[in-house]
Amino acid sequence: MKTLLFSCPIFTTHNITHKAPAVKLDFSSQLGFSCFSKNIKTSSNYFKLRVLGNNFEEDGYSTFEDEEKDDCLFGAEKDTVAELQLIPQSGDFEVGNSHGDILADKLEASVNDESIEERLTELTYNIVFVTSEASPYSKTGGLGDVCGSLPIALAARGHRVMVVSPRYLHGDPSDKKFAGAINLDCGTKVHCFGGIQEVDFFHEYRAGVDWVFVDHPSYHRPGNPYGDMYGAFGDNQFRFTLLCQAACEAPLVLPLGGFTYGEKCLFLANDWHAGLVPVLLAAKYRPNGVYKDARSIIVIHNLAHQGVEPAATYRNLGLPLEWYGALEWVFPTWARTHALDTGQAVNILKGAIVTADRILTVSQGYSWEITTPEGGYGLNELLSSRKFVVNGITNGIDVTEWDSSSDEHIASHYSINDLSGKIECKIALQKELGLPVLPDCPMVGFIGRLDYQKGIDILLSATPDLLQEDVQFIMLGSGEKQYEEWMRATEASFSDQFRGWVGFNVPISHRITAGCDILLMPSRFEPCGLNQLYAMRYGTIPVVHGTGGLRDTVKTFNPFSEEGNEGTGWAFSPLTKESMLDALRVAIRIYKEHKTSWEGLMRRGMERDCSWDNAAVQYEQVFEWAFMDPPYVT
Ligand SMILES: Nc1ncnc2c1ncn2[C@@H]1O[C@H](COP(=O)(O)OP(=O)(O)O[C@H]2O[C@H](CO)[C@@H](O)[C@H](O)[C@H]2O)[C@@H](O)[C@H]1O
Repeated sequence: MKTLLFSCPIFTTHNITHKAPAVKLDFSSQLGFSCFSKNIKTSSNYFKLRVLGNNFEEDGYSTFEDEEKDDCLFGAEKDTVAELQLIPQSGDFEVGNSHGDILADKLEASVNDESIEERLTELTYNIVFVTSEASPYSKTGGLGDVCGSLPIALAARGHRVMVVSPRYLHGDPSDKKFAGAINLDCGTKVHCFGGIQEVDFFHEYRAGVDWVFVDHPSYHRPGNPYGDMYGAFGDNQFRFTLLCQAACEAPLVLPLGGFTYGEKCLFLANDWHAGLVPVLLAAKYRPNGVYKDARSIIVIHNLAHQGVEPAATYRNLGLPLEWYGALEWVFPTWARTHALDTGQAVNILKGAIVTADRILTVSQGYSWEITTPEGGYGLNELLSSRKFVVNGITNGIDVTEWDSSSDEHIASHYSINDLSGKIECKIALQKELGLPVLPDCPMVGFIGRLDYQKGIDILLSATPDLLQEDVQFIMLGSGEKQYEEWMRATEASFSDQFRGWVGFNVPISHRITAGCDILLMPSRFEPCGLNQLYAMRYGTIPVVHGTGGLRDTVKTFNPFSEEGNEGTGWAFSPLTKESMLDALRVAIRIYKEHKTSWEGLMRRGMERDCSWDNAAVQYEQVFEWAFMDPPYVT
């Protein structure tokens, strides 16, 4: 059985594997096409795909049968999929065992019905995640969630996966999370910041993944991974340079399970903290003949944070001087602080975008937004220039941690087959927070960082109006002091309706997600967003600003749709107090007056497949593309 890899300049695709006699193409997928199989082997074969005509089937799938033909036509009347050809090159086409009947069955099934086993890839990689946080060891937000669960999903699919992150010790009970990690006695020395820095590596093998923790005294201090009550740490550039330098050494020096990962590995560098990894491969290792077969992908979870520091700090990074241009960043005049400020800086995320083999974001919508002036944070033109290697893959979630039928944090368990426990969760939450116990009162929740990104200013201005309604409103979050103070003051003024929990508390976040009826996310921008996914899985209806990943994942409820009721929540736009309140009022009214519709909303959300399995298949496709091309910077 051969793999028929699909490469196309216009589309991003999944694997297309040819199991005779037909291939399924899914035009409804966000990625354009998605086809599946487990019969995958590497090959340099390419298919071209031509889509002509208008015999596109109503259910969104089109098939073709071509075994003998080398030019297969099938069609869909869809602007964007014209004039591609699917043509196996001679000698490259091979039909395996007779799977025709299986495939015929599959044609009836939807993408989500494919069993994981059938999608397991035979192409496996040595994958090295580099990240500043990985749950449960460290987490301040969604990055920790993703880097704590995607590696496990990829390992379960047969890849060898290592996650490299710092060994933070805060001198509090959270330090226990690292108790299972042992010192490998394989410390290494890295050259940066004007000297030799010694780091140690700790290791824990858990859930099929090598969790590697870089140890250095600069990771041992109170606070969180990035700062403390006085603000961000002043030496974060140093701390994350160490992380990147150490992560580049890890596959070469750590004999995990007896063997190193070796040079042919794939680095997944997450956000700016890991952004030096692709730069180091290009500037330090490859010129010395190391990592010539490795590839790197920069995964952008949030473009707003880029790791920008004064230009003079470039010398500290351990990079050759001639590579300065890769990180060079000049602030526009209006952003300079004084008349003599030349705006010269280094931007680590920019360096990663310039040198990585591929660029990934955490939703399709966001992958487009970052190429626009509004969403590009100054990097839009650079990202546009590399748009052929930019893809967006919507995050999955850890469906074991977030499972209302077994969640250890919530008062009562429930599932799509028996929703009765949800009201128990609501009552328990009202009791826990000292709110009047009113099972029928719609309860709105918010969980997240209290900052500009999350639209907290809109929320703040709308709250007095919202509390005119018969609702209870609960907020959990920490961040800017002014908003924390506002939460406390609002709780004092509306003690029967409002609770503001200041802090970071995972068990409470589960209880709010389970107990509330509505989850509010007025994010100004949202690369993906995880809370709306958790909410839907818990039968809690998201009301979100239609941006980025929120727009991709929340479908606005339409009671008048031709197919009958559809939608999983409300995605309002524009981001104004008025449009948010309108959406909330509609949601509250449906909750109170149309119980059947509300239950339909709950069920559709709970039925959504938001596991990592779908996303992992898409990641694998991007991995294949990364290795199909030579390194971007050799
Ligand atoms: N006070 C608190 N107590 C307990 N838990 C709290 C909390 N505040 C937040 N959380 C938790 O932190 C996570 C936040 O994840 P998000 O994806 O919503 O946002 P974040 O902006 O951090 O992530 C960035 O990266 C992720 C991952 O790619 C993208 O989804 C997102 O759009 C992007 O901004 C959730 O698990 C949430 O429950």
